[in-house]
Amino acid sequence: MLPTPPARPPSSGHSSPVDTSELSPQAAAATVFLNENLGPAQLQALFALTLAPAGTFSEQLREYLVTACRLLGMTTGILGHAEANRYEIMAAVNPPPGKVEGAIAPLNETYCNEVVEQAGCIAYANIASTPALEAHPALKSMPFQSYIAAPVWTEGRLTGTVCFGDNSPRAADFSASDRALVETLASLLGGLIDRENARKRLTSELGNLRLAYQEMELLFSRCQLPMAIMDFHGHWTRLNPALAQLLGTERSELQRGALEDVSHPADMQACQEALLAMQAGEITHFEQPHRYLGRQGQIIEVMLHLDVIDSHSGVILSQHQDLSERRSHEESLARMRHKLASMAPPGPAVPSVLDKLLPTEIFEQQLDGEIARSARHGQPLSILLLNVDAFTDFNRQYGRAAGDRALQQVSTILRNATRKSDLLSQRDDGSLIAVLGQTDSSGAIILAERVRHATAELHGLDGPVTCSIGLTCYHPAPDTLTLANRFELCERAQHALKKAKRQGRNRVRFLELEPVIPTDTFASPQAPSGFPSPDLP
Ligand SMILES: Nc1nc2c(ncn2[C@@H]2O[C@H](COP(=O)(O)OP(=O)(O)OP(=O)(O)O)[C@@H](O)[C@H]2O)c(=O)[nH]1
Repeated sequence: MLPTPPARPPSSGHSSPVDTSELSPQAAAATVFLNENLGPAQLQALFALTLAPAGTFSEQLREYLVTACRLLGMTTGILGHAEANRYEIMAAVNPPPGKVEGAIAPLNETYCNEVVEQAGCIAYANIASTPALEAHPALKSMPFQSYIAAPVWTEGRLTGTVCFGDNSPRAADFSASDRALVETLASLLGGLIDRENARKRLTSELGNLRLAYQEMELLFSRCQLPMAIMDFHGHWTRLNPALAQLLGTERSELQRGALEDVSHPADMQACQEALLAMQAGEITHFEQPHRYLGRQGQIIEVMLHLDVIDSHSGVILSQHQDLSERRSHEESLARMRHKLASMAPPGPAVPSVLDKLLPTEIFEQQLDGEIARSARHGQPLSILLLNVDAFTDFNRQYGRAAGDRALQQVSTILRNATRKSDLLSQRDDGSLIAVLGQTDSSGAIILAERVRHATAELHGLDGPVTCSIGLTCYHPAPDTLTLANRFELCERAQHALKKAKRQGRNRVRFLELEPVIPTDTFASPQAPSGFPSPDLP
């Protein structure tokens, strides 16, 4: 049983061992020449080999062997790889018959076995007169009469040998300089093999990387899920065709732009905050329901997911789950549910969507909180007031239960169009009121128009239904320290609603908020509470 090749000892046999731990790789490599037994001719020849490496790896190995054969005055040079009891020839110059590159032999039948066992240089000037070798199995397979060899270390382990042989015995013993030459050559060959192995690993890793990149590229471009790569500023660097298709725009056009260019302004604030937090390393993932504006100004609702891929260079993957289909399914499901409910015999009361709206008192309190929050963050806030057109007539014609069903459907549309965090309530006169946080006038108008359209398209009710919507928006001025008054805001929305009614119903009207009232009058006991009743023509 052969010993496992040992790890490199602290000194590799040099007469002047040098601590290379503090040296640059180049300087550390040069220490192989610091063997005081090397003569000038040997140094010059070895140094020349390392200065001008030419040809393939195998050609370089042979060049090393040829040079050493010449310097030692020997015929044969062999570099072998030793692993367990397996010895394989890696390179050979003038080898004996059968000992060519690639030939394999049991290690314990070669003289190299002694080199591996001793982990050092061995030299026999006259094999025939060396009693220790009388029974050596290599005597049969190798015609050598003289032999010198040294271990080759790669990546810190003894993994082979370099040996030189000749069919004649030497006139004198191998000198210290001969041994130094073979040891230094073994060190140089070890370095050469290490570099070649590193090159092969690098080539293979580069190949794997290229393959992974191609696979990723294919997945990205063929994936049905709309995706984009962006930086911390929301600038798109790459988009896949699915996203371009979702937005109805050319990929090349989008690639020059940013998330902000096609997003609903009301949804950008949270995105920008998330991107800043990602850049600061505070978060790695963000998601929100997000509205894109299509080429024709249509709203495209998605669930936006942002994930940091590379925080160092700022690479973010954005994925988009189209919600339009889900929304339309939800709406048709609600329609079917109501149709079924109207067909079913009367049963115990089922909690309606309206039941989920906030009671007036809580709504008012929360609206105050929303106004204060909006002022604190300098973000806009919109109020939406919706009234079903000619609802008295509808109730009269189809009955109050039919009116309830209609109101419920309209309420569902409004709930689905708003964010979960938006406040919704019903007023005494049946109008629905919503507080749209972080939403400016343009965002509120788009949303209101969508609700109005969806209401006019409701099916399965007892009669046709339309609605009118009044809007107003509070844009806090950060430098004035003033808050909007809840009463003022609702009254403004009420005026806008009246305008919509006056102008023929089934429309959306917006009125700017009058200049805001200073904070100290906000909680004034004179301020009317609740909401004014609609004073419609
Ligand atoms: N079915 C039903 N009717 C309601 C509810 N709340 C209020 N109403 C009725 O809705 C009607 C509201 O009337 P207005 O807002 O003045 O509407 P209108 O005058 O009929 O019509 P326009 O002014 O043209 O919109 C009243 O008849 C209320 O009784 C409710 O929860 N369900």
